[in-house]
Amino acid sequence: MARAGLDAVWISDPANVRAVSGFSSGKDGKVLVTQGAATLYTDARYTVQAAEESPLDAFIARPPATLEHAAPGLAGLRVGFEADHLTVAALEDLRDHWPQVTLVGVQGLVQSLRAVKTPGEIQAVRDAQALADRVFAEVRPLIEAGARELDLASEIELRLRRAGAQSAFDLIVASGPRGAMPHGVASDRVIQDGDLVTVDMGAQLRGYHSDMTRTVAVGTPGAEMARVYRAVLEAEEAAVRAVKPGVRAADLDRLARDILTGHGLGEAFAHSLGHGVGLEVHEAPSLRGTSDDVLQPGMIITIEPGAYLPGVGGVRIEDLVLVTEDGYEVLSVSPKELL
Ligand SMILES: CSCC[C@H](N)C(=O)N1CCC[C@H]1C(=O)N[C@@H](C)C(=O)O
Repeated sequence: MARAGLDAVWISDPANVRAVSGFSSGKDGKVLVTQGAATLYTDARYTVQAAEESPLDAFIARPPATLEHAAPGLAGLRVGFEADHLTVAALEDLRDHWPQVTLVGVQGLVQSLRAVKTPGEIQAVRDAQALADRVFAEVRPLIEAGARELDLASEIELRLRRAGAQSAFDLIVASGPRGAMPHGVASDRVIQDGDLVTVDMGAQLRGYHSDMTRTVAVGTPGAEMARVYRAVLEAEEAAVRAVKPGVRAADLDRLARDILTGHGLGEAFAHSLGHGVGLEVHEAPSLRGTSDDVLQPGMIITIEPGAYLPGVGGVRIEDLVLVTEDGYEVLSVSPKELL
């Protein structure tokens, strides 16, 4: 707050609310952080839950009573709001109820603190990934000719649910030509002999996420897609090996991109190399070419190069990686195919 020239911050992004308060129903909560104090605002549906989960003082009310409660202590102060989350209508409410406050839009203030995980957070992501690995191993034999993408996705979801978790995002199961869609969520396509099948899955456990992609072959894929697979694997493994504190995220993206470019696949790599994972599937740091982020111990990131050939197919291989004091630890252990 001091660096941003603020006296207080109104936190409304659900993941940030959870991060600073421990309250797990972040979308129905807000946190006001002032110099030396923090208050959780939520409504009477959560009186018990807030007391159980959060060490912060809670004020139980619905807006506008929440804003009226905060107003007297904020008069004359510079108060940050989360510009990348607050709606225009919610900002108007703040203006109406806090006329003596200077409201300052801030971006990434809490997110940047979340990029480096605590030991407890690392354990939570580790547990989520271990579960995802176990479920992938159980479902791997079902990826065969004649299976529908949707059936594989529901098997994965069911097994995650039974284990007390849930899917971290809409499952991506993209087979054959659908593999050319980086976000090809499972469809009713029936997998064919010779297909490559991209499965991008994660578990959400105790609020924390995992994220991993494997591309598997059903039968024998064509020579071109096998070549693409080997190129993506080379880029992925090289980028993982380069992970250590002090490395610029943009340089990692460049390293993987250069390898794929060397295989004539630079244009086919249609997204960034990776991202941080924690309370959200996509969070800081960003491993894209324009990123200013620098890796630090305790960050959990994905390394996920891909190559997508419209009308033909695609490959993505993704590992979940913890940045350690002297390098990295790969948290995802599911085997990668060798084609
Ligand atoms: C809808 S969550 C998708 C999870 C997935 N592992 C993932 O992060 N993907 C899939 C392909 C690209 C990548 C992604 O969405 N990257 C974002 C950060 C980007 O803008 O590049």
